[in-house]
Amino acid sequence: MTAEIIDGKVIAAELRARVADEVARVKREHNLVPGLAVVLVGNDPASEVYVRSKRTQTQAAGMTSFEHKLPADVSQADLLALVAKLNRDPAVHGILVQLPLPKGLNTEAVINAIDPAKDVDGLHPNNAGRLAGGFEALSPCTPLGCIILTKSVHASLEGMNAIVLGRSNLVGRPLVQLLLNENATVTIAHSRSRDLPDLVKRADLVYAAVGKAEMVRGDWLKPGATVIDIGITRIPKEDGKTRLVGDVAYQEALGVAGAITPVPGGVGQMTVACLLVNTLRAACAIAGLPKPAV
Ligand SMILES: Nc1nc(=O)c2c([nH]1)NC[C@@H]1CN(c3ccc(C(=O)N[C@@H](CCC(=O)O)C(=O)O)cc3)C=[N+]21
Repeated sequence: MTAEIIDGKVIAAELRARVADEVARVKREHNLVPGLAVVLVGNDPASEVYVRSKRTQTQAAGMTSFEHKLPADVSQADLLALVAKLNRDPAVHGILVQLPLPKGLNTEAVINAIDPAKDVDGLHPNNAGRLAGGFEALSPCTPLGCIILTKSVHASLEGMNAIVLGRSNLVGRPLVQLLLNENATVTIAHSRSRDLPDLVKRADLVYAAVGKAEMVRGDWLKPGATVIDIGITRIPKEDGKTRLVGDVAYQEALGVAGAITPVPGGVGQMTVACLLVNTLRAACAIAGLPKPAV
């Protein structure tokens, strides 16, 4: 048996096309053009790649992209001043500050400064708290993408045993909340959890977001499980080049899982597509329009 490969590229492209349709509609009917501002501090090459793909895809969906590059030694005050300016700018409906920030900057203070209505990362305590309370909220993009990928395999997650490996604010914790909203039974595991393989063995749905290359082995998995691999690590190859791997030993898992996301070509694609969804939703909410169809 070999697992079904969940094609994040195809599913993300479909989602982006639906976003583009809705963007065209709000432009036509309400003269509203959603705008996304991305703030990049410092010049981490990997971050620059993500920021570039965000820009390309934002524009392809018919939205406006604003990019702000600041030097790694920018002061906290200058960064906060930029956030305040973006909060006031009526052409900006979404603000994303690329993380992690360089040392010396206070990430929490920066996130707290973002207008919760424009917080398309869903990181502001207002949104995180609303999500945890079961209220409507802007939710982090990667977890949103994970739910969509899971639903491409299972129409309903009700009563399924899900395990989330990792408890970060950007992925693990919000993913737990979204899974609860889907009526899954959720186990949260992390670096201090015991008997990880046994915990994973019980899960119908496995979400790996620990950032440790190929940590989850094939023989940890329940046969037929759906595996969503959120990790992305660049490792050196023999020829001096590098390749991307996830948190799951992919080749091993292929022989056991029922369905699995590849890295690259899985969750990462969905993250950017869901950022477009959140920007569209934020723009409609700020403009007082009904919720868009995506
Ligand atoms: N405030 C904030 N929000 C984020 O959502 C955020 C962030 N900071 N900092 C960095 C991480 C990383 N991230 C990715 C986005 C797209 C891909 C992606 O498109 N990956 C492609 C491959 C990319 C490649 O080839 O390098 C794929 O998996 O197919 C990956 C990772 C968003 N992040």
